Amino acid sequence: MPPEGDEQTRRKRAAAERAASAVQDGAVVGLGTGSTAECVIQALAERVKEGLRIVGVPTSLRSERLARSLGIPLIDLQDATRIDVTIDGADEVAVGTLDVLKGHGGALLREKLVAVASEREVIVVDDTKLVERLGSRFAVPVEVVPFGWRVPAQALEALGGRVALRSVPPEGEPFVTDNGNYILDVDFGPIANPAALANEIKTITGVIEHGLFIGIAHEVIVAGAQGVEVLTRG
Ligand SMILES: O=C(CO)[C@H](O)[C@H](O)COP(=O)(O)O
Repeated sequence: MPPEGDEQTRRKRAAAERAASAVQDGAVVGLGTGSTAECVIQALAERVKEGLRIVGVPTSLRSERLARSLGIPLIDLQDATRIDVTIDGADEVAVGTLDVLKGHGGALLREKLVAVASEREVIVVDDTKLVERLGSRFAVPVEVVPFGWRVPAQALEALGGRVALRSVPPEGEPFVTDNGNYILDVDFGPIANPAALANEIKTITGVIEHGLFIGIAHEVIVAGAQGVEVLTRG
């Protein structure tokens, strides 16, 4: 991906601030992962300093560290009796359906667990993330157990994907998630039926979760040149 310009960063911040401004006093808030979600955490922290009372449920160790450093009270997912809203970023959003591709930050498992436990899942993006079909620009991240990872990799290739084990430069050792797993980035090209593919991926032994979020997002806040627009799933 080309380096991000100032304008893209400004748009991410605009979408993040819109989402954070709608959070109600007393809310339990899922805190997403990635650069846009970090803008949300910063905006929420500003509101907390001004007196907003919220409790955050982080979706990664990275977001947990940031939120804690900024003074947002936190609770673990297993201790949360409800999550009113989760605000998270995305790698791609399908404009027609609001299905979402996530996980290039490597946090897809915790992100999906928190998302499905939430009353509302709000996705914040700049308009470069909008696509006609998921898979157009990004591979599908698939979290797998490290033991025998080539077994699910072969099954994903049999589904038509080109598989790459995610690695960490410069040495190239495998990237390890917060849950101690590996990520396979699987390039299917533009996906005609993401719901069907999502179901097929879930049946593969060794797969823990994948980055296709089908029917999960309630609202997508998009910032573009013309300002901020809110898309809702009908
Ligand atoms: O899914 C994610 C992390 O697992 C991120 O939300 C996604 O990669 C978008 O990141 P960014 O806001 O930095 O573009």
